[in-house]
Amino acid sequence: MIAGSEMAVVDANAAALGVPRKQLMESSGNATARVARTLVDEGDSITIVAGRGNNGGDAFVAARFLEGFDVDVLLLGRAETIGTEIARENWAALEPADCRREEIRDSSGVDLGDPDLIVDAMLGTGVTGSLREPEATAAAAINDSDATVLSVDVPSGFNAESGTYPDDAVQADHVVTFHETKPGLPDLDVPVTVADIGIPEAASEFVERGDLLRLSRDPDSHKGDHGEVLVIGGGPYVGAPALAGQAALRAGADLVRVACPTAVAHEVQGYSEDLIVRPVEGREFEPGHVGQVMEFAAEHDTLVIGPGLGDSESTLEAAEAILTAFTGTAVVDADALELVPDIETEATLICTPHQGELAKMGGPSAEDWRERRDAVEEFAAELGHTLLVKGNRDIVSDGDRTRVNRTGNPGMTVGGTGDILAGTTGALAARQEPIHAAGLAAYVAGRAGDIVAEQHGDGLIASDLLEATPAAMQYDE
Ligand SMILES: NC(=O)C1=CN([C@@H]2O[C@H](COP(=O)(O)OP(=O)(O)OC[C@H]3O[C@@H](n4cnc5c(N)ncnc54)[C@H](O)[C@@H]3O)[C@@H](O)[C@H]2O)[C@@H](O)CC1
Ligand SMILES: [K+]
Repeated sequence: MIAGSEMAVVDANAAALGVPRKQLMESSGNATARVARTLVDEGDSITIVAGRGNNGGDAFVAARFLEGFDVDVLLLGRAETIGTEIARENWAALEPADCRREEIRDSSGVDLGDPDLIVDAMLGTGVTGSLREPEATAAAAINDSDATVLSVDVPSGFNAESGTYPDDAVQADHVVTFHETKPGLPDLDVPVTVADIGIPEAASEFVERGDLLRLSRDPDSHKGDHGEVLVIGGGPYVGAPALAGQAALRAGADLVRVACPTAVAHEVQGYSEDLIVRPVEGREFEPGHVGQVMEFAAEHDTLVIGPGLGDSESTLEAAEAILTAFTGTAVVDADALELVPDIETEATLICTPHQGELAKMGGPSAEDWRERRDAVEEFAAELGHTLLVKGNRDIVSDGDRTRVNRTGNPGMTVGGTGDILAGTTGALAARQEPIHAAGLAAYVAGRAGDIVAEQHGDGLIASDLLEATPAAMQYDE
């Protein structure tokens, strides 16, 4: 089962891996024609009702594979307004095919004739809201017709995100859907054919460019909507919390505060005027600070705890108390990691260990990345938290879903890149599920490192990644 928005991610990942969408459309159209053939007899007539998106594009391809039948293609709208290049190319490719094509200008022009089969390709996963014209009139005409109705991907008007099926949507007799079934389709009382369209497994396993589509912002948002992050760190170290905080800002958080001991507060502030520093009295965190930190924490969407904390007994005791009492989402890094296996908490934790830290947590080790992937998944399930295990291939798992990231380069073994990753994860966790926040953070930090390495090679330093982070978050086709 895959929701429409997730399908868009997987499809863009397939393109990033070398299987372009036009190829997928060819497979979808072919699969549609194969199912259509099982629903008609020799010489039957078929009317294809196509919209201007890629759902329509699938049906233009299907028409090519249905030569020999009596096929009419009705396009709802003018050909110039077809929304994507690949759908337009497949419309043009109908020219030499043996079928009639017609552009329907408005709802008064909707005339389906009296076909044996209607292929409903008006709207697929791109539908928003209730049907507009001329789709609404066409859907009513399809529902009035005696023809068998084959819907492409989903019945037009059906919402592939929520599985809701409005009354005015097309009432399908059969659905051919692609790659995996969509939410709600199994509940329809009609046969659903799930067609393999050649999307490689890797498109869902690896975090790729398409995952960046998850980051698209709502244009109506306000300050604070994209996350307020509290970094809890510093004491024996100064740079680490500053790097994590700045990374959270570069990754899109609206406000980032750093809780750190007064001994380093001025220095942390000195690294960046964009950070808000919330000092606690002393040289390092200790149990007496917990109440104050919990008050700060309550005002934030996510915590990042660990960068530069050190591992003194009283600091770890404080960190343990904070993690135990917290009920929100926290990214746990560095010395705080070893606390996690023994902590009982309602908090949602995203742990970002490298393989040495994972071993200290009692986690598995394996040379082969596939073995490591499986072992990390098992360990995440055991912990009940999300793991982002850093390495040549980063493994991200919530115990149920597991992803692998391949961005990054050997120059990134330099100190501080872990703080950048933790801060980036904290920012993304304010608006994404933990598994996606962790996967995207690994991808983005690695890509930022790859951008910087082009200039600095192995001489890259962690702070270089800050400026490259926004570019690393950009989705480009
Ligand atoms: N994502 C994928 O992996 C693949 C997608 N394919 C096909 O592409 C489809 C998705 O294509 P698109 O994203 O272009 O979306 P659609 O083809 O579903 O619809 C997009 C068009 O519908 C219009 N529209 C949206 N809501 C409307 C409403 N309520 N009333 C009237 N018009 C409305 C939009 O303005 C836009 O022009 C899938 O359902 C599937 O059929 C396949 O080609 C193969 C692979
Ligand atoms: K459809």
